Amino acid sequence: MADSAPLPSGWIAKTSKSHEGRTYYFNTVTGKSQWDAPTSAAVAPAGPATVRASHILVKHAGSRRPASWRADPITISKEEALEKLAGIRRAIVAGEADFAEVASKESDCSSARRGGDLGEFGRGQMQRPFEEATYALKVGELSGTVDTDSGVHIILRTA
Ligand SMILES: O=C(N[C@H](Cc1nc2ccccc2[nH]1)C(=O)O)c1cc2ccccc2s1
Repeated sequence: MADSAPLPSGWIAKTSKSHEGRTYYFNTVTGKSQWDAPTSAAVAPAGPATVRASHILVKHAGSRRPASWRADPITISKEEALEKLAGIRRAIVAGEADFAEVASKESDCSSARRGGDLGEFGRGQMQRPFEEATYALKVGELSGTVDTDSGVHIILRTA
């Protein structure tokens, strides 16, 4: 009989007390349980415990809180916000604008006063699309536009 394949790291096999001793699988990192044996593809790369990033947020009428230190209320459409952010990103990539300087003037997040710096954060602290985009960046890399309930962002991973 072939040995069952070793489980991806973080997973253990357990015996269910409530289902006639059926084997289930428990992830000791995420706390997730499942009946099917996890495959290595199922284990998302955890990456570093914390990352650090700065961002520029452009809010729009559909933002969760359409107001900021810059404007109250914020009435531009999401399309207009994306156009504004694309222009900002082009200027930064072309070396015509400094990220922190632009963030301090244009970002609708209160982190604008810190040049967009959010400090360090780990998984589970920021809205998921923002977290995933940041963890996918290399240190020093600038993201494309990232959509969250707060608005549209570009993210610079700094650590
Ligand atoms: O959630 C914040 N600010 C919101 C806007 C916002 N929404 C975000 C969603 C993901 C990452 C950063 C985000 N900033 C606001 O001002 O309406 C934060 C501000 C600051 C300031 C310093 C450090 C962390 C944070 S997180």
